[in-house]
Amino acid sequence: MEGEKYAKELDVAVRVVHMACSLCQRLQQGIVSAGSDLVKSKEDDSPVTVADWSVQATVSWILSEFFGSQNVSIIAEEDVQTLSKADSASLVEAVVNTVNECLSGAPKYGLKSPPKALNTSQVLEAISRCNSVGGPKGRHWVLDPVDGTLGFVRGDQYAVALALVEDGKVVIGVLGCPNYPMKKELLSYHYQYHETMSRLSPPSDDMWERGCVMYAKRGSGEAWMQPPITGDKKFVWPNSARLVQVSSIDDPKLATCCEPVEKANSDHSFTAGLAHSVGLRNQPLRVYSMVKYAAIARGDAELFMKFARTGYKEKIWDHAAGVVIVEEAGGVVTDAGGRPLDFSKGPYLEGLDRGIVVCSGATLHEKIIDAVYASWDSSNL
Ligand SMILES: Nc1ncnc2c1ncn2[C@@H]1O[C@H](COP(=O)(O)OS(=O)(=O)O)[C@@H](OP(=O)(O)O)[C@H]1O
Ligand SMILES: [Mg+2]
Ligand SMILES: [Mg+2]
Ligand SMILES: [Mg+2]
Repeated sequence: MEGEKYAKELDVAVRVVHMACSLCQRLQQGIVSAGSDLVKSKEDDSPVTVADWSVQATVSWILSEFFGSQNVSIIAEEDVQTLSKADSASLVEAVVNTVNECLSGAPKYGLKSPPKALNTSQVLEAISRCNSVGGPKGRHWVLDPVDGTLGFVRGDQYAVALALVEDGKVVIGVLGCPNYPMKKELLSYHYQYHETMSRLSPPSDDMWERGCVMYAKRGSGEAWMQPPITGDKKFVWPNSARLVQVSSIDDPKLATCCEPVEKANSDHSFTAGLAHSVGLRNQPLRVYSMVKYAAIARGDAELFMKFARTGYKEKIWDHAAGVVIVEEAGGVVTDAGGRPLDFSKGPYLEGLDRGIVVCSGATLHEKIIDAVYASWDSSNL
């Protein structure tokens, strides 16, 4: 039955992303306050933490158990390079403990725990198994265990992103956004909490009910959002899922544009010029991670633009889950030439024309693409 296609895959993906969000939420405060021991720098100087490796190991283990490790191909961001260094013993220990703690809670999410705790080599194997190269044929899971690691270590927004790509097309997307409340109005309360965090006692479970998990299946015309699982609650499908939709605003004067926080990740002056030329008036909303895609899918903003410096190759795990969720919620996602993103060429979005444009609707999208053509020659990219 066509309607049932990918039902099992979506079910497992949603459950494991909930599990991963809870793992990250438990670690984030400790990492923000204790800092450097649990945070490392990769060769490109970007941060990676115990949470990134632990989520990758957990998701890899659950998917491999559920579908059989022979049948599962996973492309994910992290590898075991840093963990294999001679001075990494305590880091590896922290990852192994975190993974086992998380997996022992699997039944709460309706998933199976391992019969006994995983040993170090099993955890490292689960991480390194996610080294598939993807491609145009077959099924490939695409995982960003923590997207916006910089936001995560700063106590701010981040996302857990899991997608399934089949024959080069994203067919399922799940985005866990542990600090992005179901109700947008609660967002400022969350920031006030972070600003004063050092002076406040640890938050209650209720306090952390301010994240969400979003998901969509290609072709369903529906995108959904659920509250996170907190306290003693168990995951019971559909876990209060509600439909989300993009904003109906198509007047640029009323639209809000999201963009990366880091200037190094997107040319802020180029996008400011574009925004100005199409008549946007609102201040850009700078937020870490794929929460930007979540914001568009939920109707909290109308536009997201990312123009990385020339030579930077966008990775598929930074976009796959967000793209299908935004599209099924009614939005449009293309490169700056107006073409869909190509998930069929391995770990990178090969052939991407300049940047990424995500819009709540076709009218706004057309204006932005026209403005890119008009302003590109005069830009300094
Ligand atoms: N130089 C450069 N240019 C463009 N993009 C880069 C660059 N460096 C990193 N990245 C990738 O961007 C991911 C974070 O993107 P964001 O849009 O969330 O940026 S920001 O954190 O808000 O500044 C981030 O994902 P994570 O590593 O998962 O955090 C990176 O994959
Ligand atoms: Mg990322
Ligand atoms: Mg990441
Ligand atoms: Mg990273």
